[in-house]
Order: sequence, then C-alpha cells, then structure tokens
Amino acid sequence: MVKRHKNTIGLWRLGKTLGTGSTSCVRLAKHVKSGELAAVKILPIKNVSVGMEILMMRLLHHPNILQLYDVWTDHQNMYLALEYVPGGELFDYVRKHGALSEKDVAHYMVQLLDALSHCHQFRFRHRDLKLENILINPYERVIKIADFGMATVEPDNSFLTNFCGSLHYLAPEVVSHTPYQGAPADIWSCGVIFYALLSNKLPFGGTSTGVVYDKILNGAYDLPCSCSTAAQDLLHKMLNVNPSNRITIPEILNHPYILSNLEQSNETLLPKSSLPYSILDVDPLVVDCMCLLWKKSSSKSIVIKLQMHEENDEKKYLSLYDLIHDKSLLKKLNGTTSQENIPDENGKNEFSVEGNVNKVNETAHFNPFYSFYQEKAEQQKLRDLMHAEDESNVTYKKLTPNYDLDLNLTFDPMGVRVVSVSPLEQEEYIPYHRYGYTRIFPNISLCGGNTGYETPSPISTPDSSIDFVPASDDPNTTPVYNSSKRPNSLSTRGRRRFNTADGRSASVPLYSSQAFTQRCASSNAQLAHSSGRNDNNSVFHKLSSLFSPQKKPFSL
Ligand SMILES: Nc1ncnc2c1ncn2[C@@H]1O[C@H](COP(=O)(O)OP(=O)(O)OP(=O)(O)O)[C@@H](O)[C@H]1O
Repeated sequence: MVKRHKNTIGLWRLGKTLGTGSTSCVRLAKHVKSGELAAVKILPIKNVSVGMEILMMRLLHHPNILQLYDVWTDHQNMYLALEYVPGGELFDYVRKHGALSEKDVAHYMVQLLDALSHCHQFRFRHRDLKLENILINPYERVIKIADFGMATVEPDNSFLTNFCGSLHYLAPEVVSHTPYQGAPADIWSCGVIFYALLSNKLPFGGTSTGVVYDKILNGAYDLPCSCSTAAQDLLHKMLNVNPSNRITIPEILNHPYILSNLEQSNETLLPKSSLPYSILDVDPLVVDCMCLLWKKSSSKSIVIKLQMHEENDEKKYLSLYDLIHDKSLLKKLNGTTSQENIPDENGKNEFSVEGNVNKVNETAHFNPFYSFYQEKAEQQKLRDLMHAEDESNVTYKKLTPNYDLDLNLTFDPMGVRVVSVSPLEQEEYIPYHRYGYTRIFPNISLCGGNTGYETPSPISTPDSSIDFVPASDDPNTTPVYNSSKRPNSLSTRGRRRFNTADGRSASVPLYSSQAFTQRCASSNAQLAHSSGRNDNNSVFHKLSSLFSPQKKPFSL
C-alpha cells in the first residue's frame, strides 16, 4: 500500500489528465526529486486484472515498448507509473496528420516489428495491436507499443483459443474461432497498421461487424491509392489469410519495401531463419558492450554476426570476460600504452587491492565501459534509484552482529550492483535498496550509494572494514550518479544521519570523492579491502568468483 498525500503517489506528483480510456484515467506525473515525467494510469481495483500485463511489462525492456516504472495500490485504485510519451496515440497522430510518407511508414514499421519480435522471443503474443495501442513521440520519431492487457504467453507447439482483440485488426484465424498461433495473428494486425499508416484508412471497414468479418475472412481490401508496388506486395504478404503462408518478421525486415525506404544505415537485416544460431544464444550484455566498442555498429548487425557460422571479429570473444580482457583492444580504445591498468593474463589486476588509489581517475578514463555507462546505462540506473520507494517504505536489513561483511552482489557488465551492504556500526540498520552501480574494472573501485539521491558521497565505515565511494560528483567514478537531472545531488556534505528501523540513529562521515581519494592516499588506505573478519567473505573473494571466466554468454 502506498501513502497518498493529496495528489502524490509515492514520489510522483500528479498533474493534468492526459486522457481517459474505457477503464482508466491517465495523468501526467512529475517525480518530486528528479523532475522526471511519467504517465500514471489509474485503474479502479474492482474492475482490473492486470497481473499478467504488469508481469510482461516488467520483463520487457525495449526502446519501442512502453516501460512500466512502478506500480502502487490503495484500497480504491491501482496506479501504474508508465513512461511518458508526449505525442499520445498513433491513432490520433495519423488522424491529425493524414497518411504518412512511405519512408516514414517504413521507419515506424521497423520499430513496431522490432518490438514485436522482442515480445515474441519471450513467446508473448500481444493480441491487440492497433493504432490506439501504440504511442508516438513525434519529436524523437519513436513509437512504443503499449497496453498488454490482452497479451498472453503461448507455450511451444500449442495454439491459442481465446477470441480477443479489436474488431478491425483481428486476423481471419481469430475471426473464424479456430485455434490459432499468436505470432502470425500479431503480424496480421501489423499489416492492418501498415495499411492505416499508408492510407489513413482501415483495410477492413464496414457498417456492421458481419461485413467486417466477411472482408477479413476473404482478405478483401482496396489497395491504398498511390502506394508503391513494393508496399503493395508487403501488404499482400502481411494480410495473407492463411497464417502458415503469412510473412514472418525477419522476412518483413528484409522486404524490398523496408530495405529501400530505410535511411542509409549499416544495419544488415537478414532473415532469422538463415542464421545457424538462435538469438536466444546471444547474451544481450555482450551485445551492449560490443555496441560500445564498435561505436558505429548497430546492435542488430552485431547480433546477426554472433549468430553466424563463420568467424568474425565479434565472435572472437567467447564471453564478456574475454571481451574486457582483450589487452590490444583496450589499448586501441584508449590510445594508451599504459600497462598498469590492463588486467594481466590471469585477470588478476582488476581485483588487485594493492593498486594505487590515485590511479582511480586514470583508470576511469581508461575504462572503455565508462562511456557506455554514461550514454546507455545512466538513464536506466538513475531510474532504478528514482523509483526506490519513499522513506516510509524502505526495507531494512539487520546486519549480523559479528560485523561480517554482508554483501550481496549482482553482476552487471559495468560493475556490481550492491544490494546489501557492510555494517556501519554495531547492530546498525541501513536501507539496502538504495545502493547503486559502479564499475569495478580494470582496477577495482567498489562503490555504492548511501541513502538515495542527495547523498552521493563516500562513506567510510567506522570499523574501516570497507569504504564505499558513491561519488556522484565524480564522473570518473560513478557516472550513474552524475546526472544533471538530479537536483541537490551534491548538497549533502559532512555527516549523514542514518535512522534505524527502531528509531535510533547513527551518524556517518561523508566525503567528496576527491577528499576521499586524498584521505585514502594520505592514510595509505586501500580503496577497498576485505571484510576483516573472514577472508572467504571478502569483497574480493566474492567479486572474483563473479568474474570467473567459465560463464559463456552464448554457446557456439
Ligand atoms: N504513457 C503515456 N504517455 C502519454 N499519454 C498516455 C500514456 N498512456 C496513456 N496516455 C493517454 O491516455 C489515454 C488513455 O489511456 P489508455 O488508452 O491506456 O487507457 P485504457 O483504459 O487502456 O483505454 P482502453 O481500455 O479504452 O484502450 C490515451 O488515449 C493517451 O492519450
């Protein structure tokens, strides 16, 4: 349950109504700390069943799928904080602007199909694709699939039987109430969308449901005037009444209509079927890292190269470990011959705690993943922080009385996410979910946030068991905290008071990262070291095991 204060849901302040649907009201909302905008969908609890929808949206992360930030509930309503898309529905956009140019249609169709392909990879079937369920940001020329209310999971080798969707977008096999496969049915709906974008009309209209059904079942539509032969051919293939003969997503992406209209790019779109390895064999983290390394490469072309039989540069790296340990690559990327920061043959250097702390900044510049972090991950990680619950809902974790380091680390290509932390004081409690990410290689610098947005400073633990260096003011250390969007991010200095669950509090010194580095240097302190009690429990022990090279991100 969430505490509601007037027009505030959690940390979101509600603003104007963006629109109302049959079951909901959607309001613009602003995050009280970050200023970020969201669309909060308010659904009366009594008539919602959104479990599956929430689950799917949580699982799906794609630039063309509306992101679900958070969910709250009170005794009356459910509140879904969604990514805000300033242009509203594609339906209204097309109504207002009329038919789009073929080039624009291709641009948006590729986004739609890419997002749909992402859903299908999880065997999710949307089942209600229509202009009204696609939101558009006309400024960035991006569309997002929204509303997974009718979506379902289709197990392997099975058929769906639920008759659902929206009249004009229903595939013939759905209209005929025969068991159907969701993927071709979704492609049919995309065909209807394709037609509508080209012509500002629906292909299967009529004065009654019966008339519409007849047209759908017969695949009877008038070709939009002035549309190219390539567009006509693609329409014909997408609106094929026989689902087994209907064109597939990879085939659409390689259709001459799409290829000829796509802006010149170095993306190679090949039919998936021609690739020997499944996309599921490819680790998205590796792809993201490669995108960084070969800046001009699109993720699509990398994924395709990884799926190929023949040798290529991309396939050289069998794992993320290999990738980040490629000395020549690191040298090339950094234009440096500096050896200190390059991990040695055994991959030991990045775990070295003896490293000179003054090298921290140098290392950060050296680290090729730094720019990745800035460009790609910052927003997402920042979001994680921003969507941390408010103080009243913080979960506290009691630390073990013997001060053993209690770290729970999640591997991330850029570093480690600290989800629980070392003790600050005996029997101290601290909120665990506010810890952020940081890089840890080539030389380790284990960082964590302390209590949220406004205190991005290093914490030194009183028993010196470990130093955390959140350092949002230091772009070389933790770019994720270094967003201009975060007001007050540098405001807290001096000491920070932590309140415990049972009402006691402890005060912890805070340092700027610069001061921290100096302090480490002058005291000969190590940037981070073992828990002090039990070496097997040390940070480095845990990190080393996370970085073991056995994990192969894709099987070749
Ligand atoms: N993420 C968003 N960003 C901007 N506007 C949005 C967003 N989500 C919804 N809206 C606006 O709110 C309106 C209503 O939302 P939505 O269609 O999701 O409600 P609904 O109850 O699911 O509707 P229905 O059940 O009738 O399809 C939309 O028409 C759109 O203009």
